Amino acid sequence: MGGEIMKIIKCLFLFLLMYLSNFAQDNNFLGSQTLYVKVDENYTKAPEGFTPFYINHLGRHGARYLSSSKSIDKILNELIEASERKELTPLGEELLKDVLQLKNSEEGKYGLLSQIGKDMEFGIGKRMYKNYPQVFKENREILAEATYVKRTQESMNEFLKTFKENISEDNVKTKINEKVDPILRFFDLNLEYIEFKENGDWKTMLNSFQNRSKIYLEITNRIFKSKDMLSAKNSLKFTTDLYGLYTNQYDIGENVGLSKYFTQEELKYFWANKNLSMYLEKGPSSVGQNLPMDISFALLEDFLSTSENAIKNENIAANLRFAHAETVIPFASLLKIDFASKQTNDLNNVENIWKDYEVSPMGVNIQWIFYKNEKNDILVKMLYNEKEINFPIESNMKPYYKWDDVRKYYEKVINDLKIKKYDTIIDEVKYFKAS
Ligand SMILES: O=P(O)(O)O[C@H]1[C@H](OP(=O)(O)O)[C@@H](OP(=O)(O)O)[C@H](O)[C@@H](O)[C@H]1OP(=O)(O)O
Repeated sequence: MGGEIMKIIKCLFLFLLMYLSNFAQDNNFLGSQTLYVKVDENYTKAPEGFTPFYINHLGRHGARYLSSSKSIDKILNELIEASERKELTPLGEELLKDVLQLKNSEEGKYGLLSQIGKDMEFGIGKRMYKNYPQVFKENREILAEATYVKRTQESMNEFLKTFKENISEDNVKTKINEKVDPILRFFDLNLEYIEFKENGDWKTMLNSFQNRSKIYLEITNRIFKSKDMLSAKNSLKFTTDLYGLYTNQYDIGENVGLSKYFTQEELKYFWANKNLSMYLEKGPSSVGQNLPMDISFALLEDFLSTSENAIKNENIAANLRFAHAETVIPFASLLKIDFASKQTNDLNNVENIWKDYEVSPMGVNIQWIFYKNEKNDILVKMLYNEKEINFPIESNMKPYYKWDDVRKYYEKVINDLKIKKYDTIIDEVKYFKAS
């Protein structure tokens, strides 16, 4: 008899476990809020006789707090109003408490790096210094720049700490760019893109994709007593914003337990929406819609000119740039990096060819490492999040490429854009129209 009861208890326990596991495990489907994964890379040995001498880099800032209080305040207003009207279920009342706890952690730090983000940036910089001592020897110059947004300046400072401890500070030159920044913030300078971001057809495509399911209503039905508390449109907005709060917990190291309000299936729905939104608005976008990536042309020109300058001027060790997801995502697409540049009109296929957590986690970075031999032959390899990747051209010594081949490929990419010339690079970016 006792054995029978034990068997029933075991079955019930397993059933409960299976039911609960349907609810999200922590830190799944975090999209562009995904934390940077520390790299233990066995790098491919450089061809005989070649040593590293220069690094050209672009990085997104490290993990941050919410970029603004907009979404958390909107959620709190809905929940407080419903609570006052006794319209919240017990789960809804619990959610109100959890969101208030999260707001308490976020308050006063919107848009800034978290300690996790600072440690992230410090680690990337430390590994760069450790992996390439030949580059950073003697008193060679490091030229670093950040955007006018504080979190990129914080990232630059954390990244450079190791360098400042080991080489003369006089050789670490930093600058903070103006708000008008054609190289690192082209997305809020180009007039055609500003219009596209606000009113582009990508919004209609995103809306149709979001309407593939009404799964978000299941969440609001668990939180609000009456089904007409929020309209369907507001339910989607409310739950999408709640998903944003869920993802940010891990960037600030403050897990207030928001995963319990989502099932795995619901999380996947919101992640796929945000992934498509980033793809269409900031990434490779739909077939023939090249504007989001093309407006990063000045950054590519800067990569080419600073590389050429460092080859001629032997005193430059590195050019380092600290910016945003909206800087890295289009640039990776313009570089025709395999997993970051494929275009498709099949909205359901986007998540198979482009993943925001691969292309742009917090701290994402692109590094061109330059090597030369005694005959001054120049090779270059590309690292993406410190992992070796291929350039979109052929080489018989991958992941090493002849610099001349890489330079010529990207010079053609720029020429094919048929950029209208103006007196300044600011106007070239501002008035650029995709062909
Ligand atoms: O809606 P959020 O706050 O997530 O969007 C942010 C951008 O974050 P992302 O969604 O790209 O992860 C933020 O980019 P970041 O690299 O600086 O974190 C951007 O600066 C901020 O303006 C928001 O972008 P949006 O497109 O203007 O909503």
